[in-house]
Amino acid sequence: MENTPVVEVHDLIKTYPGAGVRALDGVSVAVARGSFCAVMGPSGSGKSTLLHCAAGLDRADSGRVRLAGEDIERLKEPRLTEARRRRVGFVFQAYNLLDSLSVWHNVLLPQRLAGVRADKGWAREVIRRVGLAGREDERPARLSGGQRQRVALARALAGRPEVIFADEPTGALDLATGREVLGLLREAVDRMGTAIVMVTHDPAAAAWADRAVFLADGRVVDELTGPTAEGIAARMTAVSAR
Ligand SMILES: Nc1ncnc2c1ncn2[C@@H]1O[C@H](COP(=O)(O)OP(=O)(O)OP(=O)(O)O)[C@@H](O)[C@H]1O
Repeated sequence: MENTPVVEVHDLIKTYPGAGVRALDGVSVAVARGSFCAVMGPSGSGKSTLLHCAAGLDRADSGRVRLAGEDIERLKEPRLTEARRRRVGFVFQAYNLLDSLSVWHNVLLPQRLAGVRADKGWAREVIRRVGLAGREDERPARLSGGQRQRVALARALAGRPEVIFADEPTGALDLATGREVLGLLREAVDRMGTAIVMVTHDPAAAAWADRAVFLADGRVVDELTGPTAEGIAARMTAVSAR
C-alpha cells in the first residue's frame, strides 16, 4: 500500500460537449505518496481538466482514476463525494472562502459538510502552522490575499488528506506572498507527508515541486525531476513552440 501512488490516472480521455477537440487525449500520470508534482503547459493544454478529473470533481469519458489505490471512476454519488472528502484537499487561485464565516469555521467547513466530527486540536495546529494563530475569529474579507490563501491551505490540511490539489494557488498573489504560500505547501509535503499536485503557469512556482509534468494539446509531452526554474522555463519554451 505504501508504494501505491497516491494519484494514478491512466489513459484519460475527455471531450467537453460542443467542443471539437479533446481536452485530454490519453493522459497517464502517477504521483508518489508524499511528493510534490507540478503540472505545466500552455493555456488550453488540459491542466485544469486533468486536475478536476484526477480529483474526482469531474469525470473523464474514459480511462482510469485511482486515488490512494481506490478506483474512483466507478464510484457513484454519494460515494464519490465521500471518497473525495476523505482523501483530498483543495486550494484554488480564488481562495473559495465563505466571507460570512470566521477563519475557524471556514477551516472546519469541509468536515462539517462531510458530517464527520472535526478534529479541533488538529485544526488549531494547522492554523498555527500556516501562521494564523490568534486570527481564528476574523472574517476572510478582513485578511490580505496571502492570509486568505493560508486559510484555504489550513482548510485543506484540516481533514488530513492524502493529497492536496492546488490550481494556480499563487496566481492572484504578489511574488513575495506567493513564495510564502509555496513554502507552506512544501512544508506540508516534507513535514506532514501530504502529496501535492499543483497546476501553475509560473516556472519559479513549479521549481518548488519534486517533479514537473508538461502537457500540450491534452497529452503529457515531457517531464522533469528535481526541476529548476531555468530548466522548466526552457522546457516550456520548447513545449509552446511545438
Ligand atoms: N467547460 C468547458 N466547456 C468546453 N470546453 C472546455 C471547458 N473547459 C475547458 N475546455 C476546453 O478544454 C481544453 C483544455 O482546457 P483546460 O482549462 O483544461 O486547459 P488549461 O491548460 O488548464 O488552460 P489554462 O492554463 O488557460 O487554464 C481547452 O481547449 C478549453 O477550451
